[in-house]
Amino acid sequence: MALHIHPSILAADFANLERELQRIGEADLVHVDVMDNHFVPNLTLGLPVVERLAEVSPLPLDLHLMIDDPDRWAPDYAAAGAASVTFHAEAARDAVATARAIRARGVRAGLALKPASSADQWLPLLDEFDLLLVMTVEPGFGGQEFMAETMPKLAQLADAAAREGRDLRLQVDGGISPRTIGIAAENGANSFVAGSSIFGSADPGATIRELRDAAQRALEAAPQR
Ligand SMILES: O=C(CO)[C@H](O)[C@H](O)COP(=O)(O)O
Ligand SMILES: [Fe+2]
Repeated sequence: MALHIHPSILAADFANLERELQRIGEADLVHVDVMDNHFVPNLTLGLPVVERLAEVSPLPLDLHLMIDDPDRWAPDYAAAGAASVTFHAEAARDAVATARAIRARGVRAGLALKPASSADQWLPLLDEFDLLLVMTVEPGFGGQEFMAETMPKLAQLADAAAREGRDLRLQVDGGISPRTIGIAAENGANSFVAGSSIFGSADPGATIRELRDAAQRALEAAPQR
């Protein structure tokens, strides 16, 4: 699986999103954090903004839904023009049915786990998802410190995917920088979300290259799964 870098527009200038998208052309997808002020104590943007972003973005959209009742809303986000829709296991009533509804719209389905959530119950169900997101901070805000204690869960998912020969996207989100990305790559991540480290950089393109190189170096130095 190739490594993918996803700048999070949570750290972008919300008054100039179209212009901000032009600064990250070297990335693979753009990560869009949808927060409802219920599942997390923060509010960002919703369907109408996602629909417009899908129209103007040169990069495919990777949606991260931090909302209550994803069973109700995720299919609408999938229909809004995203490449992938990830919702939280802690918020879903029927995660498998929700993933199937996303896939039925031709969109990749992702399942996100908060730092304290176990992956155990999902290991037999990996086939139902295209992406597993291991949150490396408490969801809700950008600019937080990377939580290395989430790495055993990431490695557990990576080992399970390797045993099954699954080409699963394993994403990390929160506190990813040139300093921390290697640890995540060693533990099996292949999809990296970074907000403040990319949009806070004077040269986002150079930071994207730096992140990609650091992840690649760590992956090459790590033992094969
Ligand atoms: O989902 C998120 C927060 O809940 C964001 O995607 C994440 O925080 C990215 O920001 P940073 O790289 O600054 O930590
Ligand atoms: Fe996110």
